[in-house]
Amino acid sequence: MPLLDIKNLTLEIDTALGWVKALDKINLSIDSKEVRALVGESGSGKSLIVKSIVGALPDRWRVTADRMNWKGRDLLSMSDTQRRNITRNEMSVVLQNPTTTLDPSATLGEQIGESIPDSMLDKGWFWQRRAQRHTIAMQQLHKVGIRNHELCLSSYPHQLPDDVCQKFAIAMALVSDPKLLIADNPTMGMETTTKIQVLRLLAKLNKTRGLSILFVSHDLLAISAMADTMTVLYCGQTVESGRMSQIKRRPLHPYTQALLDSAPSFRRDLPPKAALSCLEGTIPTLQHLPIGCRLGPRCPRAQKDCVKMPAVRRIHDHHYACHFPLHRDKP
Ligand SMILES: Nc1ncnc2c1ncn2[C@@H]1O[C@H](COP(=O)(O)OP(=O)(O)OP(=O)(O)O)[C@@H](O)[C@H]1O
Repeated sequence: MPLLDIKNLTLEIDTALGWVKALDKINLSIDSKEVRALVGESGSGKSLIVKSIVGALPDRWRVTADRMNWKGRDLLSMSDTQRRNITRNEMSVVLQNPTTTLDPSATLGEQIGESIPDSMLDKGWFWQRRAQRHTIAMQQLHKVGIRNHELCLSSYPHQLPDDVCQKFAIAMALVSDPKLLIADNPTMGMETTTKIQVLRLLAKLNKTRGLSILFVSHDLLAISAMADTMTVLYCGQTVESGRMSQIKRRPLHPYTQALLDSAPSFRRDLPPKAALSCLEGTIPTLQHLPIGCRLGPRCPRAQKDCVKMPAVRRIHDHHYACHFPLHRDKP
């Protein structure tokens, strides 16, 4: 049984022009020990999926799904308390901007201390438990590569550089020993050496502790090094998903092909200083969604049938939603 199993997740949000489907029939599953990449250009709905999973959406928005299970339990029918317990103890989230997730009015020591569950502490007097919290926090900071733990724990978020705050946010997310880490662009804005350090740390946690990771990122090179599987989103719809190696070798959806072509590291045949290819146009706003396949107006393979929504088709564990997929033309 997958840890997280989502089938046909739809999210409707109210805009000035009425209700729009920001997420349309999203499928996503994560097994134990799996690293799944979630990719798509800006505005494709990655963060909305993350927020739907952790239940951090405004109450007035409509979330429906045929299935949205955590370890076989339906997340959508749970009470707020049950859901909070899961997001506190079993899955953790690291968002792309640490300054928005950390409390500006508390020191980092206070913040990580609060996120250490009581179950991790031995019984004892309050000062003994305080010392234990400090030791656990210190060990956690060392694991993510923060050496000067005293300075870090006594500082407020604005007193430290962003990359240290981001490493701290990762340490805090891992302190409850979660089964699933949802990392939403965790290395955005980091310099290369720090980025490599964080990616290595996540890969190590996956290998040694069996941590499952939903890795949301624009960084295809990092993704291809880390992920076992990949889900590609376009404009709130799942366009392709499957094993990373398979999709990299033989993408079936034109959008996936365009994403891979736009990353220099995936183009072995690219001459020096050659222009990178990219799709014409931009992702439509939610208020002006095309009917049928949402990629239609930008798709180099679009034909008349694309005004109808393509069904999800499957070849073994490779899923795609396209009327005219690549590599599938009949001779
Ligand atoms: N609170 C909101 N109110 C209205 N529309 C929203 C809201 N949050 C997101 N959206 C819209 O939903 C769509 C998906 O947004 P989302 O933030 O999930 O994209 P994303 O793929 O995570 O982008 P990025 O990679 O830039 O973070 C966008 O069109 C965005 O404008």
